[in-house]
Parts: sequence; structure tokens; C-alpha cells
Amino acid sequence: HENQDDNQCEYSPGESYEQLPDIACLEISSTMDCMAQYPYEDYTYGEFVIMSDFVATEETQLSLSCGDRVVLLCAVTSDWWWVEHNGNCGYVPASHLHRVSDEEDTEDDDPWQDEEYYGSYKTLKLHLEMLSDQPRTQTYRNVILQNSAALKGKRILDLGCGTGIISFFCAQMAQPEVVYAVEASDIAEQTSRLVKENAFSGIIKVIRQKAEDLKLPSKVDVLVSEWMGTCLVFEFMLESVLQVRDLWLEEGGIMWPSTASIHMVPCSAEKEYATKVLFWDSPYGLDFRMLKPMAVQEFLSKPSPDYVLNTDDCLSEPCVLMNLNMKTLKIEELEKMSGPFTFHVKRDGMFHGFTTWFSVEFQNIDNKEHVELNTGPFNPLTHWKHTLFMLDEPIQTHRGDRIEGSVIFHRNPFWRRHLSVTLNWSVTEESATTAHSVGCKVFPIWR
Ligand SMILES: N=C(N)NC/C=C/[C@H]1O[C@@H](n2cnc3c(N)ncnc32)[C@H](O)[C@@H]1O
Repeated sequence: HENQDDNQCEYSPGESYEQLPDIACLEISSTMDCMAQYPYEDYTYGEFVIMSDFVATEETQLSLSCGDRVVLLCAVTSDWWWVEHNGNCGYVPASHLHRVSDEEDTEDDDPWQDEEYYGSYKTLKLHLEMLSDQPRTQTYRNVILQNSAALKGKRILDLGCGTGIISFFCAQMAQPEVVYAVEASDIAEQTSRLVKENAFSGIIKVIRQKAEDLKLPSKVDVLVSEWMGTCLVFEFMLESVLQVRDLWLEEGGIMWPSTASIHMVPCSAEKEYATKVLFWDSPYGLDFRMLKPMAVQEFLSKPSPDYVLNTDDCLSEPCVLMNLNMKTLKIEELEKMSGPFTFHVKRDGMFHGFTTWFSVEFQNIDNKEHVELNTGPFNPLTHWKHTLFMLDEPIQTHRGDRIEGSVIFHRNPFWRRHLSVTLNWSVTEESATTAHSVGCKVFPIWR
């Protein structure tokens, strides 16, 4: 959806709307001849759910809200489908529709994908990755250590405790009154055994439950959690943390992390672009250039979440796109978050894209020095690595150029753990007044 001439992205379906037949006269009962007339090859007709609001612009279209369920009557074209909702029929964009599978309540129409999500945390794989991440785990350990005196007699809630490592740090290095170790996945069974094995049953209470459904005997003084994902917010476990904050954290209670920031820098990514796109120029001396647009579509439409940015590839100093305060942030603010940026290119180089990472800070209870975990390229590498957003076409930039624009995080209105990242950018030479290249690209993470 990259438009060189302006920096607005617009979606234009393949077939234009005016070619569509007006089948409003069609009674629902005579759908059969519709299917005969417009047999859409591989779609069995059935119930669909709307994944994002659609506002009709023609009288034969149907305005629908996210979450509405409709019956597909006729897949007239691959872009526009004729559906029925509460007795009304009309066209909606096929891209807004998601099939509801036959057996009720399977995970593929659960917006939170809980079955798949909590299923991924019941084995040790992800817990091993997180525990093996020294910078991550050591930071939480240092926070507990540096605040151990202030934690004496406190009530602590460890949200999404996994194997319980943070709860163990609290019980081992401080004397809290109680630590509630909340974990919804099956790993909680092992966590309970670990607590007994390490003789902390008097302090750590493992609660196998989704934090949203938590019932505690009282509010807590400290809410600690390790909830950060790709681009900080992916998985949106943060929503659970904020819900529990609003329900169970004392006024004046401590949030760890206390603040979170998203950072970004424009960068070169020669090797990445060469191996995925330029490769098709002449593999084994053959001309495969016609495949390059497919390669761009297949390899560059989504960001690379496991990229390791070399600081030499930074084209400018990084910037902070967004700062989130965990005490004041509201859940509804997660729907759309944006940040402007202006980068001053410090050396000639190819501008292939942007790399992002996050940092979190942990306030000191006695207002001494806070502790920071920064997952960026100037700090020790963590399991989150960095996230690379590649432009379809790299841009030659020179020292003194300005790269300006904005990043917008749109939370997916249907798949609640997912988001899309819209990048708008322009490149202006030092002496020029108008930009010599302007672009816009939308990246799904991951749906
Ligand atoms: N992505 C990073 N960094 N950490 C993910 C960490 C996720 C861990 O927290 C648990 N978890 C996530 N959300 C909840 C919740 N609402 N209630 C209870 N447990 C939860 C998961 O089952 C994993 O064990």
C-alpha cells in the first residue's frame, strides 16, 4: 500500500464497486441461484464474524460493527460479499470477514486465542528462553534486591509468574507478608511444586487463574509482572496488568515496571535486503527479477522480530517514540498509540528501514536510583532482540538529510493480542525545502 506521491495509505479492493450486480432484490431464500450464478470456488457458505467496523458508502452495502455475526449468502467477487445480518442484506468487504468454524468456541474465533496462548506456556520452552535471558531476569532480581528493606511486610502480586522466578526472588531476598504468584497456564502446577520444594509455602501463594478473574483477600502494595512483548505491547498482556492494577493495587502502590518506552532508529540492512530481494536478480546467472515484487510482499510485509541491529547500521541517533506510565495509562489508550519522529542522518548510507526496541524502568520504593532494562542495540542482547521494519525500496540518504514522520500502533479490533504498525516517513536533503521521497507502509503484527 506504499504510495510515493502522498503519504496517505488507502485500501482499494481489486474489483471496483460499480461493477457489482444489484442483487438487493434477491430474497434470502433464493440464495441457491445466487450461488449457482456466482459460485465462489473454495468458500463453503456459512457464518462469519466482522473483524473491524465497516461503514456503508452505497445503499446496497451493509454497515456492520466489529464482532457482528453475518451469514454469507453470495461471494459475488473476491472483494465484495453479499451477506445477511438480522434480516438485512448487503455488500461488505470480504477482508472484514472471518469464518466462524463449525464447532462452537474453537480458538480460531476467540479474539484472545486463550487456548493457543496459554497452551504455549505450559511447556518449558518459553520459560527456559525467558529464564536464560540474563539481562531480563537479573534486572528483576536487582530490583527486588535494591528494594528488599522496603518490601518487608508488603503484599506482592506477581502477574503471569510462569515458573515463579520473580516470586522466588521476593521470598529469598526480602521479607514480604505474602507473594501471590498468579499463573493461568498448566505450568502453575509445576510452580506450586517448586514453591514446596524450595520451602517457600509460607510466603508464596500460587494461584492458578487468569488474573482478570482474581479474588484476593485484600489489595496489594506491589504489582510486579514481566509482560513485555515484540514492539513492547504485542500479546497485550499489558491489558491484564492494567485491569489488575485498577482492581487490586492500593492507592500509592508500586507498579514494576513503572514506566515503559518504545525506541526507534532508521538503519541500513544491506545483508537482509540482499539475501531476500536482490537475490532474485541473477541466481545461478538466470534472470529471476520478475519474482522481486513477490519477494517484497512475502518477506517484507511483516517486521522481523528476531533481528539483531548492529550499531554501525544506525543512520542517526535513536529516538523515543512513546513513553507509557504504568500508574496512569488507561486500557482504552492501548487501542491507538502514536509518536512523531525526526532523525538527522549522521552518515551517507542506504536507508532500508527502521528498527525498534523497548526499555522499562523500575522505580525505587525509597526514591533512590531507579533500575532500567533497555533491550536496544547499545545494551546487552536479550531474547527480545530487535524488530526490523523494512521499506519495499531502500532510499539512498546522505549526512545532513532529515527523516521525519510518525509511527501509529493500531490494536487489532478483533484479534486482541495483535496490532498493526503504520509507518509514515519523508526524507529531505539538508539544503532542500521539499522531501525527495515520501512513503507509508502498514505492517501487521501478526494478523
Ligand atoms: N511476553 C512476555 N514477556 N511475557 C509473557 C509471560 C507470560 C506468562 O504469564 C502468563 N499469563 C499471561 N497473561 C496472564 C493472565 N492474564 N493471567 C494469568 N497468567 C497470565 C502466561 O501463561 C505465561 O506463563
